[in-house]
Amino acid sequence: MGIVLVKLWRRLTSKEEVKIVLVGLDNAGKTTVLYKLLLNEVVVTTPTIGSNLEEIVYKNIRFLMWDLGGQDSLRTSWKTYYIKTKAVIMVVDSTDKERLHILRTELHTMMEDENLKNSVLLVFANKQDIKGALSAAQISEALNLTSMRDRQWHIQACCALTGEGLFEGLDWIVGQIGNS
Ligand SMILES: Nc1nc2c(ncn2[C@@H]2O[C@H](COP(=O)(O)OP(=O)(O)OP(=O)(O)O)[C@@H](O)[C@H]2O)c(=O)[nH]1
Ligand SMILES: [Mg+2]
Repeated sequence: MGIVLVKLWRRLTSKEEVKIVLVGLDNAGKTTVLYKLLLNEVVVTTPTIGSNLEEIVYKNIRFLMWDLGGQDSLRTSWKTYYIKTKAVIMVVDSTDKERLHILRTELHTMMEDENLKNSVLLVFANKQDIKGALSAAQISEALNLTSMRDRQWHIQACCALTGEGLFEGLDWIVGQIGNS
């Protein structure tokens, strides 16, 4: 009984650690999303070379957020970050229509990785403030998300500059973790 209570107490008081990787093509807004969530500020970014790592505590969960550089030459190194990843956040520039087919290939290739077998996928349809941005439904279709039947996924329209939609997306991940 004592041990059960100690375990319960530990579970209630210790902050769970959840590893997340943020991926997407260069200029999608990954770093902007990360720092908006962390600081509620729009930071001036430069293209990420390598990665940024930040810890965001939200709803008693410690999210370890790995923000990976999205340039073509950097994408081959994404897989070195996958181990123990609970959630993948793919950030999409919803105005970058010409490169959606590249992103679709990147997404479906990464989802075949053994280390991401049990990860959930959140897609941020970012830059919704820009006129002519594709809707979340259009992005979902272009990325063929419905073909992923063995994975929990969700798409969320957002704007990293105002923060609209970002915590809704994180809430979806919190719900998924609670269910696992
Ligand atoms: N209008 C608009 N611009 C955005 C939004 N999110 C990000 N940006 C801009 O998009 C540009 C690229 O943002 P980053 O966050 O550096 O993009 P990234 O995905 O980290 O790029 P890499 O590090 O090269 O992979 C910056 O000028 C941001 O200010 C958004 O929601 N709306
Ligand atoms: Mg970046």
